[in-house]
Amino acid sequence: MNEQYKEMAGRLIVALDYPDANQAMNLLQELEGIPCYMKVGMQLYYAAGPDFVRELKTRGYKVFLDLKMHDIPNTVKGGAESITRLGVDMFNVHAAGGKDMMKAALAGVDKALQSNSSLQKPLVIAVTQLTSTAQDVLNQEIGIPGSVKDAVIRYAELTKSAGLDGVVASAQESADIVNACGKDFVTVTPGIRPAGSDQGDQKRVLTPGEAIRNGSSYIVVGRPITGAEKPRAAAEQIIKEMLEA
Ligand SMILES: O=C(O)c1cc(=O)[nH]c(=O)n1[C@@H]1O[C@H](COP(=O)(O)O)[C@@H](O)[C@H]1O
Repeated sequence: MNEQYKEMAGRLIVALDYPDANQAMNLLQELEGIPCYMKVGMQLYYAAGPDFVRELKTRGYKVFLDLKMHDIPNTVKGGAESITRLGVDMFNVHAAGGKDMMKAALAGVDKALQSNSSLQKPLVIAVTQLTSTAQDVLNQEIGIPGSVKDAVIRYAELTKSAGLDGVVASAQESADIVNACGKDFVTVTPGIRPAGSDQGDQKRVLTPGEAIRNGSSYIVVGRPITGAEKPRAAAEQIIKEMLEA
């Protein structure tokens, strides 16, 4: 396995959206040896909890815990402290919670790190506009005027000013986020659909290659891998496309 492959595979975050640990373990087995990041979201976390996250870390995976915290600052601080104690590599909050809430997440991380020096500092990122949100929904249902891109950039700038490491957005916005916030600001981009695959509930989608060319730091892929007849082949094809981008 060459370094370039390793580096690119590490930028693929596989969403383990399963109802129980057994099914998630089956996929891990299937993808054994591919050095990708693993994402535990609400479905799996609410079913399998912190034990499953610890198991992933014991097996040496990089873990993104995607619980999208959005609450009062004090509660988010406590949540961030508990999450940091799990030893994850990345977790997220909603930028819509505002600057004080995002700063509280960082304070929670610091509190955990101070209590245990063997813990690592996770990347803390904020969700901007969900990739399932289309322009008309943003304007007419949610009532936020302007383009999705403008809303995403505003959230990204707010996130940066709060001191977080980056944002979750669509890869359609990656280049503008890098322009506005700099290349060290992390862009984590779900809504990835290889050419010809089912879009499902995602609205702002791009292919893996387009996402990498737009400057995404990481791409998040769930169903195009988990729902594939041959998940390993699907993951390898995505990494190949990323490498060729
Ligand atoms: O924070 C996320 O990971 C996230 C944010 C977002 O705006 N859109 C989004 O799809 N996600 C997550 O990314 C994954 C995408 O999965 P697929 O649509 O199956 O590829 C899911 O686990 C979502 O929860």
